[in-house]
Amino acid sequence: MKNNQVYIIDFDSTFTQVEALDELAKISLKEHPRQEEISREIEEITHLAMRGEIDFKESLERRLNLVQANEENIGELIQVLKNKISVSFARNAPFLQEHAAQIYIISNGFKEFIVPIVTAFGILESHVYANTFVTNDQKDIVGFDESNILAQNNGKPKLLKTLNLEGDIFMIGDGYNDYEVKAAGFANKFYAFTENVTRENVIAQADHITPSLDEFLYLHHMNTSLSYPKNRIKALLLENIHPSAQAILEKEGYQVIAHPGAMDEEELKEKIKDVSILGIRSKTQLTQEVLANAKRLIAVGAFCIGTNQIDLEACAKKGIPVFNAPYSNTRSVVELAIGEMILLLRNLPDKMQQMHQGKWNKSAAKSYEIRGKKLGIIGYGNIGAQLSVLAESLGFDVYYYDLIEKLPLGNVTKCNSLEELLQTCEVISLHVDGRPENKNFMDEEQFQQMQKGSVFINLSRGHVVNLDALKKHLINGNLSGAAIDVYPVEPKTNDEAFESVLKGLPNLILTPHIGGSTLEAQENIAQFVPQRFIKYINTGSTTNSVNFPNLQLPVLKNAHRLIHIHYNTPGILAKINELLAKHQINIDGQYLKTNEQIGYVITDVNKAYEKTVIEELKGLEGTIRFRVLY
Ligand SMILES: NC(=O)c1ccc[n+]([C@@H]2O[C@H](COP(=O)([O-])OP(=O)(O)OC[C@H]3O[C@@H](n4cnc5c(N)ncnc54)[C@H](O)[C@@H]3O)[C@@H](O)[C@H]2O)c1
Ligand SMILES: O=C(O)CC[C@@H](O)C(=O)O
Repeated sequence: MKNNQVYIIDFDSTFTQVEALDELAKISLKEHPRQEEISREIEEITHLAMRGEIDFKESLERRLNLVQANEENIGELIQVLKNKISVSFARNAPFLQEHAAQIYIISNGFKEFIVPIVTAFGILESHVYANTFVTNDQKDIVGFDESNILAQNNGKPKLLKTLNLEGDIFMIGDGYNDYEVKAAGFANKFYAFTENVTRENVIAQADHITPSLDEFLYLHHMNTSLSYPKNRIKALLLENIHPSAQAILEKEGYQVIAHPGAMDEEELKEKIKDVSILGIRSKTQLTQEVLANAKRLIAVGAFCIGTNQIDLEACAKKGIPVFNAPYSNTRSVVELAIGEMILLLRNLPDKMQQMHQGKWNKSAAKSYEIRGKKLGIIGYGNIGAQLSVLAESLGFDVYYYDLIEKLPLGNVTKCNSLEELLQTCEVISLHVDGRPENKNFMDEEQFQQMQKGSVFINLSRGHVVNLDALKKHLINGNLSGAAIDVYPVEPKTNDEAFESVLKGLPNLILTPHIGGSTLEAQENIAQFVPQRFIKYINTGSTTNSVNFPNLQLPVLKNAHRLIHIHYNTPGILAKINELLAKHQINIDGQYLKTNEQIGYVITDVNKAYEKTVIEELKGLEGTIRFRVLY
């Protein structure tokens, strides 16, 4: 509590999200045939005045003239304003209540609607300075009290002069007239409030730009509703992630920078320094070296399925959960695989190329139906299993092989070895994950085991196939065709050339890692991953994290949530609880989960606790990261 501080807060577009006179016009002109046109005119006059481009008094006169309101409209306006309290003001209601004696609302708006709104937050009526309406016998609003100092040009500084306030005076507002208070020497600092509206000439004059009240409170160590202002959370999205992700994160209040391509290690090492959230797809390598520079990183999102491009263990050891979108593009991959099987069995890649060269080759040679053919799926995970269901419905006789025991769907037949599957099936589709041990999983020996004339599809990861071996078997005719979507080395952006030993081979479909690249899938992913970030940041929930113990947590109510991430060594939970007991802190709820590397403990405690507890918890041996949610 800083007793020597005084907080002067503007009302329109600061305390509330809107300009009240604009809202009043919408009510009073509801039935007017030119309602929209007049409303636009009123808004434009408001902006001109707020930017300091016309006299305030003139703007007030002109607007009231246009509004044509009656006293009876005020009640409705108050209801509208109640629902338009600025989000960060509503969130920080306890601050307003606790510091009421130090808060003044100084506005060029009107007391008739300001007082009922702000006093509901505990603000004193005697601390509200604003204009008042003048009405006629029919209760029409015909003007304003011109003797009120706030009705004059430069009214706010003039009023402050008469108030003679003492202490450090902080002015928070969105308009040029709020800055004028500081310019006239009646406030120590001017905070340009940009949660609802940003005016370039106003922010140019600000001591601090505060995108929310949280930011102001954080700067003054008075934050009570959010541990960290959201506007300070910077997200970097690489690799052309669908724009919905940016929109969702911005709506949550984060700063977002989107970049179309991947970044190499050196560039990312530099760019990651002030990033809290990183979103990537399959090209960006998130290595230990990059992570060493990621001092502010809170969470990572793979906006795809595969996470082999990320050093998951290094992230866990730094207390950074990694999320992915495990099902969002599954269907897209399956559809492409099926399409490619049909094309390859009809020898279409060659036939299509011949047509472009003017060659008419009407023949059934090397063309087959898929019906009744044996399809072998390697890796019966999400994609493999869904492929088996669709392929079976098209008439394939489906076999699968997986390292671990899986539920066979439909009439699919399990193979007990890779060799058995390769020898049995004439279409082989690879859907293993990209773990390092799978490097060159399909090599010379495996291609030799395949039936003569069979086809091979890889839509999983590039390094799992030895491309020299594949090339050899395509050239010697052991394989009659193949479709490859992923490569050991892939261009970082669409501007880089594609190089591969496979270029120019017969009956070979080459695609640029687009198995999951449908608009539906990319949009699904862009909806899914940001929600994981938001849940993690707001509640600590780690559902769908691929390197963190998965904890789904209830929303925090009237408590503090202590989030402790530690190395998985025995006894830490006991030490946390001993510490809390020593400080007589009541535990409302506790959740713990561990994996091989780390332990994740969430403790909800009742509101009151001494700050020293936090320091002691942070100091516990084995602690990786600690944060508090209010
Ligand atoms: N081309 C694309 O655009 C695209 C799109 C999405 C996913 N993918 C890739 O597709 C692959 C499969 O995705 P998913 O969602 O089905 O993954 P998943 O984790 O659900 O399934 C992978 C399966 O492979 C099995 N497996 C791993 N190594 C194996 C081995 N050596 N032998 C036998 N089985 C093995 C696992 O046990 C698991 O069942 C992943 O590599 C993913 O990165 C590519
Ligand atoms: O979109 C990407 O870059 C990767 C797509 C795919 O390989 C995945 O892992 O989901």
